[in-house]
Amino acid sequence: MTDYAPSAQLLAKAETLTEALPYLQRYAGQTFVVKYGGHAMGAPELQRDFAEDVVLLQQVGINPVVVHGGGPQIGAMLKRLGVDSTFVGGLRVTDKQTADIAEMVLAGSINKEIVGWIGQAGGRAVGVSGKDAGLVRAEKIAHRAADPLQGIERHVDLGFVGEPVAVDRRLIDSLSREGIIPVIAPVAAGNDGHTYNINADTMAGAVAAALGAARFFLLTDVPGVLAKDGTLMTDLHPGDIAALKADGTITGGMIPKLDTCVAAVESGVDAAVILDGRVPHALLLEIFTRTGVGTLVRA
Ligand SMILES: Nc1ncnc2c1ncn2[C@@H]1O[C@H](COP(=O)(O)OP(=O)(O)O)[C@@H](O)[C@H]1O
Ligand SMILES: CC(=O)N[C@@H](CCC(=O)OP(=O)(O)O)C(=O)O
Repeated sequence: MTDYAPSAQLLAKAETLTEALPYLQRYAGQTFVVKYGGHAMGAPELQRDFAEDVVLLQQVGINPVVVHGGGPQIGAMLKRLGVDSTFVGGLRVTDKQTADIAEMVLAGSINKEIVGWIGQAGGRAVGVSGKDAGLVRAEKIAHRAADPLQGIERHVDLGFVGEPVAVDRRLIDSLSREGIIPVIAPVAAGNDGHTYNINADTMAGAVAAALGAARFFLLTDVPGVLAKDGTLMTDLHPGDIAALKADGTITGGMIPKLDTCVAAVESGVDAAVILDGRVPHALLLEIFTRTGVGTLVRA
């Protein structure tokens, strides 16, 4: 008779499964919204890992909903076409030509790429933008920014930059019921018939709030929110954010990102997590291990 000696690999796997079990039971049947940022869409291996994670979430009974960005990819296309692009407060100033190009890159190219990766990973995904089945209705954003010359806040016209004002969740519910993973591009129409370019964090936050998501993950290109000494801030409360803005700890794109997290948790999302999309399987590590890997924002 041979002794049964489980391999170290098998033991490690069993430990992982034991660790994951309570989470699997807790999250079954819940909705997780994953915002996949343009900077997080790295090497093909990372794209494959991301798609595998999303498919695995669905296989264990969670309803994953992907909302993607594509800022760097829009920038590259505008450059190729010789169109200048500027940002105000982290938002791209969007004239009609830029709106057309943004829609082409977001809803045409990136959206279908992600749908393809999920298919390769064994899942079924449908790619839509906010326009499909009236999923998201946008309104032109009223943006205020400091006028450096006069030191006062002024209204700035960003063109066709929108914010979501209504989300009709029926399309998402139908897809999730059928075992199809919705992949949403941050473009939507307004009542005025115009196409609006929407910041992907904002779009994802509005979708997470409308779906009453249990978790809202934002995959980006930093480990999470970093303190001034560079250490990772693992837990934040909405009440912490104003001070972090005031003392300059958070700047640039992290400001709208955290504002979105706060808005989402204040609208009923249990928790929002900012994660490093450059880490292989960042989503699974965050969801199914005790420590987590990013910054958790919870009310
Ligand atoms: N305290 C901070 N911790 C981490 N990142 C920060 C912080 N303050 C500003 N940032 C910036 O925020 C960026 C993430 O926001 P953004 O570029 O909009 O990401 P994405 O394109 O993934 O939505 C980081 O790359 C970093 O440059
Ligand atoms: C209005 C506005 O700024 N829209 C963004 C939409 C894409 C986006 O937000 O992509 P990331 O998440 O990769 O940054 C843009 O044009 O870049």
